Order: sequence, then structure tokens, then C-alpha cells
Amino acid sequence: MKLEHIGIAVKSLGVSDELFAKLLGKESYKKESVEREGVVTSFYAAGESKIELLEASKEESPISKFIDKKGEGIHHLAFGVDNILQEVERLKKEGFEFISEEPKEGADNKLIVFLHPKCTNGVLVELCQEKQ
Ligand SMILES: CC[C@@H](C(=O)O)C(=O)SCCNC(=O)CCNC(=O)[C@H](O)C(C)(C)COP(=O)(O)OP(=O)(O)OC[C@H]1O[C@@H](n2cnc3c(N)ncnc32)[C@H](O)[C@@H]1OP(=O)(O)O
Ligand SMILES: [Co+2]
Repeated sequence: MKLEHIGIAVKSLGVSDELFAKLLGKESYKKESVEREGVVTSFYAAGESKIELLEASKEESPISKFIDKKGEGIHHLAFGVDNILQEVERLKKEGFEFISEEPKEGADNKLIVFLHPKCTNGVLVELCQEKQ
């Protein structure tokens, strides 16, 4: 597994895009809305990995809930895998719990699943596989 991206919950993409463009010395390479997740994303290349800024697009978005409880900041780590179904089976055998085992469409041409943070030391972990 490689660290594919770090998801950061932000209140305003407008404000945080300006901040991250200054910080990283480059513009976001992609903005994408993922309605089912209730988020709008903005991606930055960072070496072999990426930063994914996440703004809530509706009140019941996981990002709104997270910001209300913990404030802005690191929301999840995403690991890239070659075969997401195989990894789900492997990790289930290891005792990890998934929020949902069925891969769904994420941003940036990926299929994604999430492990529950209660089984990963309080860190929300996403697995993602490039869509064929
Ligand atoms: C753009 C698409 C995609 C991509 O392609 O990259 C994304 O990244 S989408 C990102 C947004 N989507 C998600 O986060 C989906 C997965 N998350 C969830 O299903 C939920 O947020 C959750 C993790 C199951 C929590 O939901 P819920 O139980 O309704 O919320 P609570 O506020 O009651 O939290 C329960 C419990 O979990 C802790 N928590 C919540 N979020 C996180 C987090 N990001 N990291 C760590 N811990 C988290 C929360 O603090 C609660 O803990 P306790 O208070 O100790 O009970
Ligand atoms: Co993500």
C-alpha cells in the first residue's frame, strides 16, 4: 500500500485553496464534487502523494459533522491498493471493520472504501483503487 492522499477537512475551499497554493507553490490540479459523499474536493500533488481538501456540500456531510466536533484539520488517510476487493477480504480476516465493504465511486477516478476509525487507532482510513 502507498499513501495515496491525505484528506483535510476545511470550512471554505476558497480560503484554503489560497492557503495551500501559497504553501505548496502550485495551484490545485483538480476540483471535483462528489455528491454522494456530500463533499467538494480540491487536489494538490505532493511528491508521490496528494493533498485532498474537503469542503462540505450539504449539512449532513461527514465533513460538517467532523468540523463541528473537531474543527478543521486532517480528516483521513487514503492508501492506494491494486485490488480493493482483495484488500477488503485480507483486512477483514485481520479483524478490521469497514464502514461499508462495497466499493463506491470516489473522486479522481477511484473506487473507495472506509475502515471505521474505532479499529484504526482513531484514524479514518480510506482504501482506493484506480478505476479501470
Ligand atoms: C471525495 C470522495 C472521497 C475520496 O475519493 O477521497 C473522500 O475522501 S470522502 C470523505 C468524506 N466521507 C467520509 O468520511 C465517509 C466515511 N465516514 C463516515 O462514514 C462517517 O464520518 C463516520 C466515520 C462513520 C462517522 O460518522 P458518525 O458515526 O455519523 O459520526 P460521529 O460524529 O457520531 O462519529 C462517531 C465517532 O467517530 C469519530 N470520527 C468521526 N469522523 C472521524 C474522522 N474523520 N477521523 C477520526 N474519528 C472520526 C467521532 O469523533 C466519534 O468518536 P467518539 O466521539 O469517540 O464516539
Ligand atoms: Co479521500
